[in-house]
Amino acid sequence: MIKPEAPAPPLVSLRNLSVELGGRPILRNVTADIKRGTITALIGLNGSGKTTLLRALVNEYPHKGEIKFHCGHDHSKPYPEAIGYVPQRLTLDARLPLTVGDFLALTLSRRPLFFGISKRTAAKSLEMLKRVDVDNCLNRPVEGLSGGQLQRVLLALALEPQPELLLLDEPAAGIDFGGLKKFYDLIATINRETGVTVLLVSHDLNMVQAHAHDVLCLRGGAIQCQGPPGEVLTPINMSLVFGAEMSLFPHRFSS
Ligand SMILES: Nc1ncnc2c1ncn2[C@@H]1O[C@H](COP(=O)(O)OP(=O)(O)OP(=O)(O)O)[C@@H](O)[C@H]1O
Repeated sequence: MIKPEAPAPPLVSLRNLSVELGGRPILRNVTADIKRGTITALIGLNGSGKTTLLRALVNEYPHKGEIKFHCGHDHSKPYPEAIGYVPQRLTLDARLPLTVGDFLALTLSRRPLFFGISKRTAAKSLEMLKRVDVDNCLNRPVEGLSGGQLQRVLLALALEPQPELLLLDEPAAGIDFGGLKKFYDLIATINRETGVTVLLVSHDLNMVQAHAHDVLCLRGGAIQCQGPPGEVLTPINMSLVFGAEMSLFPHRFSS
């Protein structure tokens, strides 16, 4: 008899997680497990609390309830080092003549740029960019990058050092369909090759269906439903989450 596969243990468990901002409840008693080594998609309407959940995980927002990491990682530190985070938006001053190489070097070497970039740092930056397929952008101004290229540069940064948990907040917003599929394929490859656990916010339900192992649906700051995409992304659930009739293409992209 074939034994059913044991479910992956949680890397992070959330128990009755609540967050208030400006005196308003934003997350309400969120209880969920983010399974180790999987891709979990966080979906919901604008304003349902997705970004707030990611920010609570990186200690940017005070919370009630429990966020427990099962990887020996100390979540009480101001910025948890086991987490890589790609935010929804990055606003850079267009007057700063910063190249991608400078941008990575500033983060990697933690010393003023006027000391110059060491050969070691330059080599490391190039290696990081190759991993996400934008090494041709090393000497380009950050401000001149396309949305897709910038997201890959931010992903390269989030993967250094190798995190236990990768948080991606709408990583493909503003990327065209071809770029979108490539980006999700890249995330799937990184997840498979490194075993990093991924929690990503997405509005693209077809990509979620194709690539996520689990889905968490937020509505009004509370979990509406959760589980594998095949069970969760049903027309009934989606109308409860989004308040509109939705239909999905029943396909899985190869990655
Ligand atoms: N710093 C803040 N102070 C007060 N309210 C906030 C703050 N940040 C977010 N909010 C509110 O919290 C709610 C949830 O915001 P959040 O950004 O988490 O939603 P979201 O699901 O990520 O939305 P979107 O899909 O538009 O990115 C919104 O009503 C927002 O206005």
